[in-house]
Amino acid sequence: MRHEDLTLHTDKYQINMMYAHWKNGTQNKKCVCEAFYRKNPFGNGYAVFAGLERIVYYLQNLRFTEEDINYLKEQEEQYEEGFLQELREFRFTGSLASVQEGSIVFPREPLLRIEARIFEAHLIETALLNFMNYQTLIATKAARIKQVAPEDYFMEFGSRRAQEADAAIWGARAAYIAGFEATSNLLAGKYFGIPTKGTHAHSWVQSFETEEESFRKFAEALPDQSTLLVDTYDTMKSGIPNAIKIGLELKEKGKTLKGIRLDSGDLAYLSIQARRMLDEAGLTDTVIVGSNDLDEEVISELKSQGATITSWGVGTQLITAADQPALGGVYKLVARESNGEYVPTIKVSGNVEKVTNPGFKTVYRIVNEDTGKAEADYIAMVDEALPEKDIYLFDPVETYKSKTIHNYRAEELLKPVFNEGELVYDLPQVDEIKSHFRSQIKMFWPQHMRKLNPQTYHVDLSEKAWTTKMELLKEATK
Ligand SMILES: Nc1ncnc2c1ncn2[C@@H]1O[C@H](COP(=O)(O)OP(=O)(O)OP(=O)(O)O)[C@@H](O)[C@H]1O
Ligand SMILES: O=P(O)(O)OC[C@H]1O[C@H](OP(=O)(O)OP(=O)(O)O)[C@H](O)[C@@H]1O
Ligand SMILES: O=C(O)c1cccnc1
Repeated sequence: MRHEDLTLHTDKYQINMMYAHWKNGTQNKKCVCEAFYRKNPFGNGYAVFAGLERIVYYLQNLRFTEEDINYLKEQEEQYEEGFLQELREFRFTGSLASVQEGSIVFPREPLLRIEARIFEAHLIETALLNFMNYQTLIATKAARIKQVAPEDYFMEFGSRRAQEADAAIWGARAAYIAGFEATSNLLAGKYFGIPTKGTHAHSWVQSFETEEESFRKFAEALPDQSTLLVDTYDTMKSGIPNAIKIGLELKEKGKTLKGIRLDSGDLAYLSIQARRMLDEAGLTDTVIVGSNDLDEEVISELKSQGATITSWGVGTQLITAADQPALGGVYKLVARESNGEYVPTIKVSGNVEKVTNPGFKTVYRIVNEDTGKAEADYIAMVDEALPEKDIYLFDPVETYKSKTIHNYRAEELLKPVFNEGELVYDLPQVDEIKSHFRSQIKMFWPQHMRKLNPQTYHVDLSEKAWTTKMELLKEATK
């Protein structure tokens, strides 16, 4: 895969902070930053983490080229030559721990943790959030869509409506991770090994004298691979009957009409009629594909109306996450080096939800061994040992809400990816990520997974992490 130069894919304030640290002689001080989001998108109960693969490529390829340096020289800030020289030597030498792609994740828990020179930690914030926020958003939307028809086949059709090429390609990958089976985008297929699928457009039908001729020619070219689009003129009167005619001709030659595609009108009514007509003609193996501005709400509604569509092409609503086009993931400094030690740092807010969780932390999934289900996620300091037997969990805001899990195991969600600049993580193939997603979904009670008004899954702080936060909060607001 091509990795373009993304080093200047950052907000100017990052470079300005780097410059000011360099002027101050503090650029090599280390810090710890965390990326997390505060609110689940789409009213969902969880998100599906994605974006790590691109983050890895980005960090591996961070270099300021002479062209980048020359561009920086032109800026009104008039950065000094010594700083630009420092940028010429810039490499990512920090450590990154991350949640695995395809993992189910929740608000306020660290998804990425960076330990690096403050110089590096600043530069990478913008790109890391950009990749994580978009891909996690699309993976989450895909999971919601798949959830309404888990037995059906889902194809990602969004490239023409995506916010440009990167979004189409990485969005196709995110959709595949979290429930889609294929994409129409061949470049995404080639890069990531995702299965690709395609039917034909209305333009194919329009380019012939008659619909029937267009169907016949298409079926002759792709005898076992034809899905015929039946709504160019009149779905009931010509599209379906013509497709059946061609299906029967194929059958005589020992071939199968793979499918018909409905792309307008009442998809429930039309698919019920089409299924009946196809079955009556003996074309029981021909599947019905549905498309036309679909999302989880429309598909769920169509299912409840008895639609016989078993294969769905979903574009615009998925790839643009139309009902919530951004995930508000943030990147916060949680500890800074002082006299060779890490000191926890806090960001205070009038809104209790927005007060950051200070300190060099990690996050565990607490799984009840009696049920095999995840009970809560648990944020603790990295140097903190978890209790051997019973773990006490309490809500960090409403602390009287608590429970103890007696027979538990703790799975650390943050895995080492870079260690002092060196990649220590084998990037999994996209199919491994997809099966990781499937196994993750099974670990949660359905009440947290439902798409409407799900029950909140708890993300708790260890007593030590909570006390650290309270002490810093008291100090900061004194
Ligand atoms: N039975 C149904 N119940 C609910 N929504 C449906 C149903 N059938 C189709 N839809 C959805 O309704 C939306 C609009 O469809 P509508 O029939 O108004 O326009 P259209 O068929 O695209 O029109 P056109 O013929 O101009 O293309 C689409 O998102 C479509 O998927
Ligand atoms: O509706 P979406 O979920 O975004 O799915 C993709 C849409 O793109 C195509 O339409 P378009 O009108 O672009 O071309 P066409 O002539 O092939 O129908 C296709 O027919 C779908 O309707
Ligand atoms: O293959 C298709 O039917 C297709 C692909 C992209 C967009 N709309 C339809």
